[in-house]
Formats: sequence, C-alpha cells, structure tokens
Amino acid sequence: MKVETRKMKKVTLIMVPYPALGHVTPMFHLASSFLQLPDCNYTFAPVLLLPHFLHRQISATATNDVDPRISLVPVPEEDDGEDEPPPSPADFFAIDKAMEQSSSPAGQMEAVVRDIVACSGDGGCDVCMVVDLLVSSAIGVGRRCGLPVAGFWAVDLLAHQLIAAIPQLVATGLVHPHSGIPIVDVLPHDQPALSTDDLPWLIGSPSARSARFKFWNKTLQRSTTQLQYLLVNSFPDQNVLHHQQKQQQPKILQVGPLMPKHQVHTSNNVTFWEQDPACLHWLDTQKPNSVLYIAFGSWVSPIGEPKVQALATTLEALHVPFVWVLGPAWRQGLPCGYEKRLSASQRGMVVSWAPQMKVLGHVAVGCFLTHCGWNSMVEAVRCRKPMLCYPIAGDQFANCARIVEEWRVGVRLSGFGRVDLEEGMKSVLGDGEMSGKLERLCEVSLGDEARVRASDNLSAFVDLVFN
Ligand SMILES: O=c1ccn([C@@H]2O[C@H](COP(=O)(O)OP(=O)(O)O[C@H]3O[C@H](CO)[C@@H](O)[C@H](O)[C@H]3O)[C@@H](O)[C@H]2O)c(=O)[nH]1
Repeated sequence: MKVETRKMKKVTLIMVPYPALGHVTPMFHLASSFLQLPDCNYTFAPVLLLPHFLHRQISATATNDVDPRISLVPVPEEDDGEDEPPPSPADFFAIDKAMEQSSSPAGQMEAVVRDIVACSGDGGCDVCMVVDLLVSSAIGVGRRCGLPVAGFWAVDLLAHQLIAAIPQLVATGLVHPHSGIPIVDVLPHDQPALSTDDLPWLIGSPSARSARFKFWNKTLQRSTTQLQYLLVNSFPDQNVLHHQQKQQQPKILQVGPLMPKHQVHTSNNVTFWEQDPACLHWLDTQKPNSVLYIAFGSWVSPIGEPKVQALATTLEALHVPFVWVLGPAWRQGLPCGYEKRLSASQRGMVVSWAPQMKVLGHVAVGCFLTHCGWNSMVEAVRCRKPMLCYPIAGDQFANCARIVEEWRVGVRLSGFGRVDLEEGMKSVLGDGEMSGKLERLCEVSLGDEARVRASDNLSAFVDLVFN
C-alpha cells in the first residue's frame, strides 16, 4: 500500500502586538490558533515582536508559561547601548510615539524583520506579518519588506464599527470633524443601543480626546488603504455580513473569541506581573457562589481615591466576601487600617495581581465587578460568571452595552455606594435566568461549533494569503 506523505509548507508569522497586556494576550492566543489549525498544509512558526522594555518584563516574570513554539523577539529601543535602559513609555500617547518611532524607516523594527525574513528564506519559508491595528505604523514595515500584512483587531467588532464609522459620523454632522466631540446624544446604532458618550476616543481632557480622535483617524486611514484582511477577535455576530457589505476594505475575518479551550486549569496565559496565589487558597475556604471578585484590568488609570474609598467602605459594611485586585497606585484610597482589619477578619483579600482565570473559574466566586475590558469579559463568559459593570474608558462602554443590554448577563453600576452594590449583587445573583443565559452564551461563543467556525475563517485567511 502506498502511503501518501503530505508536503508541509513552512510559514513564519511575524506578529506585532500593541505593548499592553490586554493586547499581548489575544495575540498569543491568535498564535496558538494558527498552531492548532487542523488539516493544514502549513506549519507555522509564530514570532512575537516586543519592544525591549516589554520583552525584559515578560522574561523576568516567573509565572509565565509560554508555548515553546512561539518565539519572543525584542526590538531594541532607540537609546539601547546606554548603561541604563530608557524608562518604559508610561501612557497611551507615549507608547504610540515609541511605536511610531520604532517602525519608521529609521527605526529598529525594520532591521529585526529583515533579519527574520533572511533567516526564514534560508529554510524556504514564507513570511507574513500580523499587526495589531493599534500599532498601525508597523504595517509600513511589512510593506517596505515586501511581506503580506494582515491587521488584527484585539477586541469586539462593535468597537471597530464605531471607529470605522468616523467618516460617516463626521459627514452626517454627529461629531465634530477635528475633535471628534459629539454634537448629538444618540448614535444610529440599535443593537445594542449606544449613546455618543460610548465613543471610544472620549477619554480624559478635551485635548486628550481630540488627540485620540486623531489617532483613530490615522489608524483607520492606514487600515483602509494598506490592509486587505483584518482578523477580528470578536464573538460570532450577524452584524459582520452587514458590516462587510458597507466596508469592503479590509475584508473582515472573525477568528474569535480567542481563548484556549482548557485555559481555566492551565496557566497558559502570559502575564506582565507576578500573580499572587494566596487568594486561591483563601477562596478554597469560602462558600460556593459567595465571593465578589473585583478587578479593573491592567491599563486604566486609577479611578481616584474617593471611589476606592467608597467601594472599600461599602464592602466592609455589607460583609461581602471579596477578592480585590488593587495595584499600589490605587491603594491610597483605602481607609486607614483597612488591610489590617481585613486580614484579621479574613473577610476578604486585597491582592496586587491575581491569577484571574483561576479566580474566575473558582466555585466560590459568584460574580465579577469589572471595568469591562474585552479579555476580562470573555474570561467571565468562559467561567460563566455574571458581571457588575463599571466601564471606565475606551471600548469598555460599548462592551458594557453588550453585557447588559444584548446578552443580559450583568448589570451596570453607577457608583459604589451601599445601594448600588447591594442592588447590583441581588440583580445578578438572584436572577434565576442569568446562569442559563451565560451557559448558552458560553456554548454559542466558545463551544465546539464556534471554534470550528473561527478556525475555518483562519484557514480561509491562510489560503487567501498563501495560495
Ligand atoms: O489581577 C489580574 C487582573 C487582570 N488580569 C488579566 O489581565 C487582562 C486584562 O485585560 P482586559 O480585561 O482586556 O483589560 P485591560 O488590561 O485594561 O485592557 C485594555 O485592552 C483591552 C483590549 O484592547 C481593552 O478591551 C480594555 O478596554 C483596555 O483597558 C485579562 O486577561 C485578565 O485575566 C490578571 O491576570 N490578573
């Protein structure tokens, strides 16, 4: 009998995530999805390009458990060679500036990409770049190196729709053409209903808002003129087709929600900071469904001392068992002696950084007070935990609308007073239907059928690019 051997073609995938945890995580998951494509004629070698400061940080974090098939390659910083490494860029605009510099023709990224291409060429490999849209300047690096480049949208398609609608919002007079400031209150979007306050560039002072609006205009311009394909980390959504007809370029391929099938029990998640496992032991001592888990992600600015103080006081007054992720910059709002009292009463835990997936997957956790970052909400759905939503910035308002109005698996809090929290917890824990909705949502979005659909879309992308 003749045994047919399939000739596998090698593909190096140069992936450029935006250097923030909420973006690096889904890029890792995307790399894993490529590695797991079934019946594929290609073997993939994903290479994640990380600014040096981030590469250093990830390498130094002991709890990281990176798939050895995924390489992490540092891109040197402009000032490398000095004795002291330059400080990490501190905010959105500083990161944007650093990434623009790094991927400009005079920057360091192009040399790194050319090196990888040269090494791959020796092995007869194809090379393709996948670039997070928030680092749209890196598209130019790929083009200058003659590589096919695809975009990656790390969050919900809905947030992309809001950005892609900018020209239309301006043309119809709904937002100011230069600042992006809304001129009306309601957006022509009904599923879910959104207000102009939900627009993702409305963060911070008026000048920060118009700078972000400018950032999105630049991103949109590059993506519509330079990209053929955009891989989107979204839930299955009927709106895609409708959206697709209106916006031909780039072609949208939905490949999410990206999350390994067995993530709850493995630590296959990359983290930038050491996770504190003590909260898991404490959770083991708590009753099922009794604990409130509170975390506001990795990237939003502190909500301010009065709000931290209000939440801390309410939690103490309500005697709710809780795990609260609170970094050093947020702790200043804690009332005097709070942590000491907490440790004496054993009623809750404040930790600097938690193993979030394991916490959410714990049977003692009843609900999740979240800022509605995209990764956090996908993880909550994966662990079937209802949400108390407190969106703070960017896409979080649109994400919150999805959770509260469309999926109905959470409620929005307007503050952290006693009534807000008591009513909120009663609504999500006392709603007999919410657990059924979460179960269905999890099955529809992360079950086998959804995974097959996402993987088919990824295969279609591979065929379009390499055949
Ligand atoms: O103690 C913690 C707290 C969080 N996490 C993880 O950190 C990630 C947080 O991601 P996300 O929920 O998306 O929040 P941010 O880090 O704030 O993400 C930014 O990036 C996201 C993706 O673009 C956006 O949706 C958010 O609005 C934006 O704030 C998740 O994977 C969590 O599991 C931990 O592991 N331990």
